[in-house]
Amino acid sequence: MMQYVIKGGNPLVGDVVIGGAKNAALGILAAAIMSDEDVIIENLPDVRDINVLLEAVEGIGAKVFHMDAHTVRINGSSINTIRVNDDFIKRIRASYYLLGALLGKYKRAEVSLPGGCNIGSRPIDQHLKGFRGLGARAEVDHGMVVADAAHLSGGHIYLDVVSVGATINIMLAAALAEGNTILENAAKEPHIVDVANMLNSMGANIKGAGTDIIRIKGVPKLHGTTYSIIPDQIEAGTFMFAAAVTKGDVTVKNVIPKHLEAISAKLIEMGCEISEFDDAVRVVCKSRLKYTHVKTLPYPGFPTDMQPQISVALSLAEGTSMVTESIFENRFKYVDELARMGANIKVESNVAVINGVDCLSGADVSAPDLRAGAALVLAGLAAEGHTVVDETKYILRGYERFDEKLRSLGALIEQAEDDKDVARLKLEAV
Ligand SMILES: CC(=O)N[C@H]1[C@@H](OP(=O)(O)OP(=O)(O)OC[C@H]2O[C@@H](n3ccc(=O)[nH]c3=O)[C@H](O)[C@@H]2O)O[C@H](CO)[C@@H](O)[C@@H]1O
Ligand SMILES: C=C(OP(=O)(O)O)C(=O)O
Repeated sequence: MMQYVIKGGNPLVGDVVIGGAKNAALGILAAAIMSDEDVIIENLPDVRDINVLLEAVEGIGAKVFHMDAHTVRINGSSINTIRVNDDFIKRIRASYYLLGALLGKYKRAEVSLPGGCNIGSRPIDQHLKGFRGLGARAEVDHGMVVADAAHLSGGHIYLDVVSVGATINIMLAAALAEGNTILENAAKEPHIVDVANMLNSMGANIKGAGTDIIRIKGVPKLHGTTYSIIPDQIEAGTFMFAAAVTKGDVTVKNVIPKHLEAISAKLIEMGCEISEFDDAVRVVCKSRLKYTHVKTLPYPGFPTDMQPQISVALSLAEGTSMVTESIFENRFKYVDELARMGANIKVESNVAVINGVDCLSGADVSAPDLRAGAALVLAGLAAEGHTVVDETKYILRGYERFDEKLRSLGALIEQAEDDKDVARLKLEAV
């Protein structure tokens, strides 16, 4: 089992370049199969979830040509089935985007229920409500989600919960429905805007993405395009917090600073200096972090996907902080692992009360999910001595060359294949 061996204590210093946004890329890949012409996608992150979705897209007959590590050409004209049911696709969340894409294009889709990180109950009722609002039948049958429509027509859909996935899925299907769709209480995340921009570049007519009312005028078909994915807000935020917990000085490059405002605001409250450039953000942190309170919220609020990373930073901050997780009920699973490193955190329902400690000490910990895994790596970088993080497969779902990028900033982190390797790396003082 792959593990990271980390020797903490080095301040991270230097520049790091951020890749394309995983959660935008997943919606964009699904959108790409809706055309029968070539779609070229640039700035695609080379991470596991993307590769699983690309394989699924190939599995239903679409042609995928890797032009380089971060560029693919997709052609959906050769799709020969609307049924997606393989073991890997079940494990990722974004498999559900194939529902909206296939339903829009072929008026029928059968996709196994999605997986993704085990961070809460994660229902898909709002996706189904949206498809029904477009005149489709949408049911769950023996672990498969089946959606079909003799005729897909525009509708007026109000989401009961602000859902990123449902917003993107409804945009995908409605792009090729007949007539106008109004989607109210839509999510406003940067990746919603990116998927809408990509669909529009294929000839769709979507207005209002980034606000809570999205208007979609259905078009008969979508054409080819070349589209470059926005930078990953969460990868960027993770490196910003890596700088903060190690008292470092890191310039995070190839970002959209506006997308990072909620993260930057918290780092400033915690005593870091932030400088914004056109497409970069510099984080300098010289003294001990200060406490703050955080509540995760849909965009433009503080992202739930950054909650574990800020909690690690607050576990080292002066004073008592409160972190409220309002999106996913099961996103504090890393707290027990962090306690092994000396953190003082008590979780009551959806609130973590964090009493900052002077230092963390290295320990063997296990990544329970993607962002919690990345957060435990940050804890290891800040801790005294060695930390071993196992279950790194979760981290690879969403971070490309995570250890390599950290090493380029001066972190002492290596991948170990097995326990013998861990022992060797510890002796070599990583
Ligand atoms: C692949 C992807 O992009 N994943 C992101 C996406 O997940 P995902 O799309 O699954 O998250 P949603 O925005 O849909 O979920 C938000 C909230 O709505 C609830 N809900 C959602 C759908 C539904 O039909 N019914 C319902 O009740 C969820 O349980 C959750 O409490 O947005 C989350 C919130 O920013 C991020 O943490 C994930 O990284
Ligand atoms: C929770 C995440 O992903 P997913 O929704 O795919 O599980 C994430 O990207 O942090």
